[in-house]
Amino acid sequence: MTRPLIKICGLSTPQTLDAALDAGAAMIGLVFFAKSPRNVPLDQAARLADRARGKAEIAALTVDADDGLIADIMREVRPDWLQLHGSETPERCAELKARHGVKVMKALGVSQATDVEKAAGYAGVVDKLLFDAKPPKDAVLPGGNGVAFDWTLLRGLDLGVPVMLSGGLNPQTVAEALRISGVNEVDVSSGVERERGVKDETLIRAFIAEAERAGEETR
Ligand SMILES: O=C(O)c1ccccc1NCC(=O)[C@H](O)[C@H](O)COP(=O)(O)O
Repeated sequence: MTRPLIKICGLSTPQTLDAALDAGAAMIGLVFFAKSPRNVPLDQAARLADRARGKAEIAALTVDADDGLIADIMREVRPDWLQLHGSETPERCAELKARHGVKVMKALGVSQATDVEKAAGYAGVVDKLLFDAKPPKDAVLPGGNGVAFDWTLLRGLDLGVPVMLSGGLNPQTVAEALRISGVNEVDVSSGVERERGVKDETLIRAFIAEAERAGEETR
């Protein structure tokens, strides 16, 4: 396996952002969803994005956001990616991609094989698919819940678009997740936090080290 692509999501401070960048994260995620403890105001996100620019790709994460919020994010933050983590249709993804000239990553919730099959409708439209666990019934958030799904469901997947594995990963499980799923891109939020919404530099570094160790083992 080549060196895995690693995304650290839900960053909100310069210190934890720097830890992710220094450790080799290829992508960082900034959350624009008011109900999330990781939500960042536009001005703070703009500063974080400028700090990351040129060192890692920047993903702006929204959930069924309206045109106004997305326009504000594109103007102030200038992300490389829009991560659409709500019920956005392939048509909405295509519309935002065309309007803003930005790469689009669609997040899809997975609990069973039929959920993965639904990805086919997005494959020819978006630039990446992020498979995350479906949120628990009582969840407030559509993602960032620290819940994992059956990684074997992604094995052998060939959609013609890059696939990122997400959902409940942590430093102890990420190597196994890469091996079992056969996917070479991973994303994490809760698993590198010492409390909900508070990223931990040591956990970030450990997650990246463990993911990279898996990549070395399977070369
Ligand atoms: O992280 C959030 O707070 C969040 C809120 C609303 C929608 C999506 C959210 N996160 C999306 C991500 O890309 C997370 O990294 C992904 O869901 C994995 O989260 P976790 O299981 O906590 O590692």
